[in-house]
Amino acid sequence: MTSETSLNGARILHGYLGPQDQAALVAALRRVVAQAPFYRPVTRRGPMSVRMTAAGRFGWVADRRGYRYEEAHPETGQPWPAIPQEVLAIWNDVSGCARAPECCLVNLYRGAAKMGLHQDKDEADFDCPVVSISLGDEALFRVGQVEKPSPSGSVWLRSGDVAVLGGPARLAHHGIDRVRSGSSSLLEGGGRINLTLRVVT
Ligand SMILES: O=C(O)CCC(=O)C(=O)O
Ligand SMILES: [Fe+2]
Repeated sequence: MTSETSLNGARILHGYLGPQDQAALVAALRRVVAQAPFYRPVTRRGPMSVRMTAAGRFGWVADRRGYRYEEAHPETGQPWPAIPQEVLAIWNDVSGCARAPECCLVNLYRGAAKMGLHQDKDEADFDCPVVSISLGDEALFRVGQVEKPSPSGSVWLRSGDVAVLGGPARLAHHGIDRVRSGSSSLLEGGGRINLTLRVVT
């Protein structure tokens, strides 16, 4: 059963995906990762704690030169695989946006991986929301303001939850404080996968 809460303008759809839908998504992601393996972005500030890959026309890539969208995987040089139908169906249901997502970023959190407070603002268009799907271990999601990181609040995202950052909250600061390791057995090898869908151009 889905129940909806909101946190500084972010909509959280708790329990959006049931166990079967989550398993189908994991199977689809296995095919994505077979074509576009996870890599560890290394920025000027050092290696990121999450591993990343992507599907869609663009992947969001971070390296020592900065952050940007790229049409090829930074290690294989291959174009990104297509966004799975199951993922597009979620976007169509919750985004309220007529355009299709151009990037499905796939973040893998294992061990102490986390993500600092940031804004998703490397896109050319902010009319469509950012839609974020959680799979696997529970994560403490922090959402602050648009103009500044605080005041902020946090909510636990569980496997199958979907978060939507749209409208006035499209540019809200957000991040992952920590992941509760071992809280889900959905993913082989454990951890958490987050899918972040965005219109880029
Ligand atoms: O892992 C999450 O839930 C958030 C990921 C995120 O904010 C991003 O990739 O920009
Ligand atoms: Fe983000």
